Amino acid sequence: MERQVQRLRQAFRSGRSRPLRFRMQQLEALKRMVQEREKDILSAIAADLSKSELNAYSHEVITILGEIDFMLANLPELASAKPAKKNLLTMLDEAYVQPEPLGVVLIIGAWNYPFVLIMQPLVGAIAAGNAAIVKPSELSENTAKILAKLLPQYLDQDLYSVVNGGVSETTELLKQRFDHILYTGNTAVGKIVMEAAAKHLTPVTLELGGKSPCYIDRDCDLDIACRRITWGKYMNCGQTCIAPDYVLCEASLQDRIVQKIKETVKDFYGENIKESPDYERIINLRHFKRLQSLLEGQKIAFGGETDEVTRYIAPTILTDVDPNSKVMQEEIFGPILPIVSVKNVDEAINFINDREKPLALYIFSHNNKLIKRVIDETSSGGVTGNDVIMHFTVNSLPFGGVGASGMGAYHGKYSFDTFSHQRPCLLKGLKGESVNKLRYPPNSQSKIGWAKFFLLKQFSRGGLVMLMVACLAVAAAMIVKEYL
Ligand SMILES: NC(=O)c1ccc[n+]([C@@H]2O[C@H](COP(=O)([O-])OP(=O)(O)OC[C@H]3O[C@@H](n4cnc5c(N)ncnc54)[C@H](O)[C@@H]3O)[C@@H](O)[C@H]2O)c1
Ligand SMILES: CCCCCCCCCCCCC/C=C/C=O
Repeated sequence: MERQVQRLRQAFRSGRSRPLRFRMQQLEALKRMVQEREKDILSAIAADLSKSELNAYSHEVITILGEIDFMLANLPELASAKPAKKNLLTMLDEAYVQPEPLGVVLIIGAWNYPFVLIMQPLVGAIAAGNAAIVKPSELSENTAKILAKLLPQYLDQDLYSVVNGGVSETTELLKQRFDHILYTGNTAVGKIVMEAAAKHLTPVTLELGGKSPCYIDRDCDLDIACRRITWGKYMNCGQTCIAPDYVLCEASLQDRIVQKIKETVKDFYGENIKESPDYERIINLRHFKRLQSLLEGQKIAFGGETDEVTRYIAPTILTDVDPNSKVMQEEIFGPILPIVSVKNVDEAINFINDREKPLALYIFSHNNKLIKRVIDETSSGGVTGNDVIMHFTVNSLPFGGVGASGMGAYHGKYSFDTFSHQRPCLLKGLKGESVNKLRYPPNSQSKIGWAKFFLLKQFSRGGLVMLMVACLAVAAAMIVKEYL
């Protein structure tokens, strides 16, 4: 591992990853890889998640193509030096912020969207001019293999490499020094990553999880709400970081919600859900049994069927759920939707604030003021109003968690910024030495006065012109007074 990281560091030191042209070439190569090897990529994702290739495309591949196109279109601007506002003391100098790559970065992905969770950060790392090691999840082994096979065929092998493996390999990797680590996975391991990174003072982006609440107001379009919740909850068999984890609503709505979700499930997946190509399976037996245990003692209003052989769990709704029951104590990360009753939005807000900050928060209501109030009075990684999940697809929105659901963010410009150092640069002229005496010893009260004048005022160029005109006017007035 150490040699591999050193090799990348030497390649980074060569400066080869910095020129814009090189970065664009690498991104274009990545796009070519996704297009030319689409079939292999889709079949790997499909095999890992018992997913149709159509869903593999719409859940993962399309996002990556969009991200690469965004970077190709915006990289010159993102990477350009940004002129900075100056104070009076530096008004004649050049001040700007220069984005620069961090160095060698580590990207650790999770199994549930195995392609997008490696590739989307990698696009940002390349765009920002870094070298990168990616470590896909061992649980999505087919995607891990295809990434290890394809990435070296398309990308510069000295600057970008794939390390496959599980806990031991990742633990070895985390002993190395990186210039940034972007980790996607569960909160417990997020703490391990952060602890390891701290030893090298390495900044981290932690894309973690949590229980994302979904508040359904009594004044909402319940048909649309239930259709969108059904889509986001049962997509990828509920194994989505920002899936609505549980519903909060007034008790009077509960039965109608169950009925409408039930109808939508039939509409989406047909009479025999098991046969639907659009309904996936649970990733492994451990998660299957964990989810089965969440059903124990619960009132199953819909679904609940399971098949261990195929790791099938039906789209399931639990009603009258006790907030202290097991299903409400951990991220569900499966096709089980508990409904917890609250008296009103005030109680919903308190319920949310009494728990860890979630990765996402959803509110369904006709009342925009209520939606904005819930947003203002709670906290979460992100929010979608009157829908679920879709904030993930808008790459002008930073995607990340807060508190226990994570730190930092990426997507689009935010990926570029995550993998860049925003370097402040001031290029001083050699004139104005007389003014510099104000900062040289010996200090004095008078110099303090001038320093306040020069430093506490922020002048735009226009403001400075007005100041100079004012000074000239004062000087002219003094001259006129002198000679009249
Ligand atoms: N915020 C996001 O963008 C996002 C996206 C997907 C998943 N998630 C969250 O991830 C979780 C599901 O993923 P998971 O954790 O089951 O995925 P996982 O089991 O694939 O683990 C994630 C990564 O961590 C590594 N890992 C696991 N245990 C480790 C250890 N002890 N030491 C070092 N590395 C270790 C794995 O090799 C893998 O690469 C959920 O909480 C979900 O909400 C978050
Ligand atoms: C017109 C069809 C548009 C389909 C858009 C679907 C996009 C779904 C993307 C879901 C990505 C979820 C990523 C999850 C991360 C955490 O697990």
